[in-house]
Amino acid sequence: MMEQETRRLCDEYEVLDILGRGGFSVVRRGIRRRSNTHVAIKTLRRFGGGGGITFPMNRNVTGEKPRAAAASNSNLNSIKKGWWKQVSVSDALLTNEILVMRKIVEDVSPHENVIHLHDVCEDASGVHLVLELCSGGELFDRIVAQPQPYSEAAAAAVVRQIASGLEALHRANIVHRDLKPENCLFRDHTENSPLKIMDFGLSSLEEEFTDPVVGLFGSIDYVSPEALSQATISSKTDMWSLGVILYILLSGYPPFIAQSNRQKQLMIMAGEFSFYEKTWKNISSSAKQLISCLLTVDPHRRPSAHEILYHPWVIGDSAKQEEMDAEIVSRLQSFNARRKLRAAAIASVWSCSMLLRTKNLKNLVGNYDLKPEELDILSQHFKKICVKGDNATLGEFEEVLKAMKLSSLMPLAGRIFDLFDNNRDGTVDMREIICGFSSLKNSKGDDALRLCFQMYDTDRSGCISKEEVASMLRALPEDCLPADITEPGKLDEIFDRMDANSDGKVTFDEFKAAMQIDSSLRDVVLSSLRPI
Ligand SMILES: Nc1ncnc2c1ncn2[C@@H]1O[C@H](COP(=O)(O)OP(=O)(O)OP(=O)(O)O)[C@@H](O)[C@H]1O
Ligand SMILES: [Ca+2]
Ligand SMILES: [Ca+2]
Ligand SMILES: [Ca+2]
Repeated sequence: MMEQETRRLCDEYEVLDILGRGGFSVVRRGIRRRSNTHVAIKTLRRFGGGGGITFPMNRNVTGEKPRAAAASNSNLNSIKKGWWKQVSVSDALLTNEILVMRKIVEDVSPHENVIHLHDVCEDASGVHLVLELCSGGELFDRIVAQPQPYSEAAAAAVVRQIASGLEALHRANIVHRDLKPENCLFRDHTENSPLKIMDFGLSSLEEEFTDPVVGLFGSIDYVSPEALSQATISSKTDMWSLGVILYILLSGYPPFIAQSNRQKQLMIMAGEFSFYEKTWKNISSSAKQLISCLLTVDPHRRPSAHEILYHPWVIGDSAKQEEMDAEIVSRLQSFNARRKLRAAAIASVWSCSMLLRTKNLKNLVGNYDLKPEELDILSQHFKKICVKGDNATLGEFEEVLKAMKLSSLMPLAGRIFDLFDNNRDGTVDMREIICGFSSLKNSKGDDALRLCFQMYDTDRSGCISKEEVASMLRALPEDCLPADITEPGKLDEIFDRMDANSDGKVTFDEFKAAMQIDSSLRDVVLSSLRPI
């Protein structure tokens, strides 16, 4: 019986190159053989033992017939009931994403601004979500790369699209809960391409509030006060995140900036932000008024997606058409580059985006080959450090290094620490430390170089492309870089020196060889590991 239902992904889809990686997934380009349609295939990996849940293949979930998935409803319900208890955290997340995507197919699709699910397949390597392909890049990437001038009107068009997607999701009782710029992709490269909300891994179906995973993931920049204080999550939670995105869109920096994560949390919970005169003086008051509404601590007083679709700034009436200060775009550019650098570091060691508080460290590092003793040590340090706050200082980080018998890396501790201290607040999230470890653990002798290489190789293709070098260099603090780096041709020169066989790609061997013979190159490249 299962035989009949189990289709192999490869039978129906040609699986091509990697489009991106997330904490729990690999996303590849694919072509559906029968129709020659291009798709994105998001493979969610199963961790360890799992709870033995299998997903019945839904042969009919196709883009053409959005309601076809309804047939599997009874099955969804049986999965829902008590599934949380039976499965590991990661399996639960995986189940969740599929449940939410199916609900989207049933109740939301097709919608211009919400990603569409075509199909689901499962095999030994995990569950494959066959998604609408979005090849137009992430929200901020496009804005900073755009040759045409950037204006409030352009930002308003972005907000309109996100709000429109949210409105449809919220109507279907779906709360995204992880809304951030990297989860908004343009469908294609055309000028009028729609922007799509994607990545429903943390989303919830609003009627169910039992909520095991709250706010433990990624950056807290976009997380609402109610999520931080573990109060009730509602559709208004997404509206807060939209407020944060809008603030960044118009200033190039996030509304809540603090010396530590803890402090940032407090600021968010108090709704403590301001419009610094210098940056905001030229921004229309209507935009500021909208941001203030969205960043209201009391969710009941926050506007809904439906409401803001009628806001004069959002519809474009009061959004200025003139080009914004160049400074805003350049700040957005470096904000974006930093975020990517950090994401690359995290993705390069694959998944630690989870859980400080679930105690299930084994699940978290299950795939990293850490010995039981090592896990023990880590977990002790976790407890110690996490008691007083979420982040570790350099001193604590060094202690952990020692405890992990990685003392040989002590001279590098500062650099490694710095690498993970993305917001330069002198502390590092423990998740990031784990990422750092596994990366170091897996790379023996060439630690620093390998780490560097991985950081450049953002798509994990095993090779570095020129764009990857460029985006990495852009992410570095200016004073780490040679003065002539911005000169025309300099980047090509650096790249060509590494690409020994001139095939346009740099492999790790080429990378290493280049570093060994060329010390000035080593300086540039290793600057990514150098504390400022
Ligand atoms: N439909 C798509 N079309 C094109 N690229 C995609 C698509 N879906 C995902 N990607 C790429 O893959 C990356 C990872 O996808 P996604 O964010 O869904 O994964 P994730 O494992 O849930 O990640 P996260 O760690 O953010 O939770 C994205 O940042 C994006 O670059
Ligand atoms: Ca994502
Ligand atoms: Ca996700
Ligand atoms: Ca090469």
